[in-house]
Amino acid sequence: MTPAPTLQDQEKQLAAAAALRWVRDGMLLGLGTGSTSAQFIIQLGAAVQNGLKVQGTATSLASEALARQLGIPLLEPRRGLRFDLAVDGADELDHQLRLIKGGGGALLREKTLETASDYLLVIADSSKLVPTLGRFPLPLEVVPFTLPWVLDAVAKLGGAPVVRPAVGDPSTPYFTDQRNHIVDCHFGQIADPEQLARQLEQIPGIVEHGLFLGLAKAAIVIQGGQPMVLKPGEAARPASEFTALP
Ligand SMILES: O=C[C@H](O)[C@H](O)[C@H](O)COP(=O)(O)O
Repeated sequence: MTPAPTLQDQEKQLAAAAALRWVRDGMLLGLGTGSTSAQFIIQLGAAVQNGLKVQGTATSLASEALARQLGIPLLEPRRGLRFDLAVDGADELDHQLRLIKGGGGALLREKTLETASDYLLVIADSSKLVPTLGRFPLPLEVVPFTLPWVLDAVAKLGGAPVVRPAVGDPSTPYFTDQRNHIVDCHFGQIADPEQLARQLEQIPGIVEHGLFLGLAKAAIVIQGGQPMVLKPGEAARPASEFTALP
């Protein structure tokens, strides 16, 4: 028997449905990764079955498999490919729409496609919005050979690094879609995400970090049971007030 959806599942479905209202025929889409993005891909798949004409590229092998199974036309990476819209979840977001991502290990492909998108729309349940980033451990994607030195360097920055174990097997490390490892860092509250990002970008072996800064144009976050649109520096407004991308 399928378990009944939790309140959090329902919020994810609601945020995904609100995002889908702004998808138009002809759009090229970046498809995110994680449980919230999966809700969006499932609803997008249903819309495609009903005649919506879009194409997309997925940010992980898991999302690609889901999109393919639902009949969403997929585009291979190629030079010059840009997306009208990327829709993705986040592990945390603050009111400036700075994000922590990578809880599902997909940060590298996510940051790549979302940097190549004209518009990144974040979709999130109510638990994801925080006053200050850092409660969620910050993921880093790390080349396996470089791991010991990356751990030393991150420890020096105060990040209390932990190599992520494989799902269901704590004795082996997790591997990303690129066959790299993930290091989860515990910095505590991140007072200056931009400065931390610059410091991490100096460490050889870190392929990408999970701080997504200045990328998200808007977020749909469920607040009081309603999808609300957040934009940096603006008061939250009900998603129903917008007829197109906010
Ligand atoms: O690597 C995974 C991604 O960054 C996800 O977008 C993030 O972990 C949020 O996932 P979920 O929607 O399952 O909370």
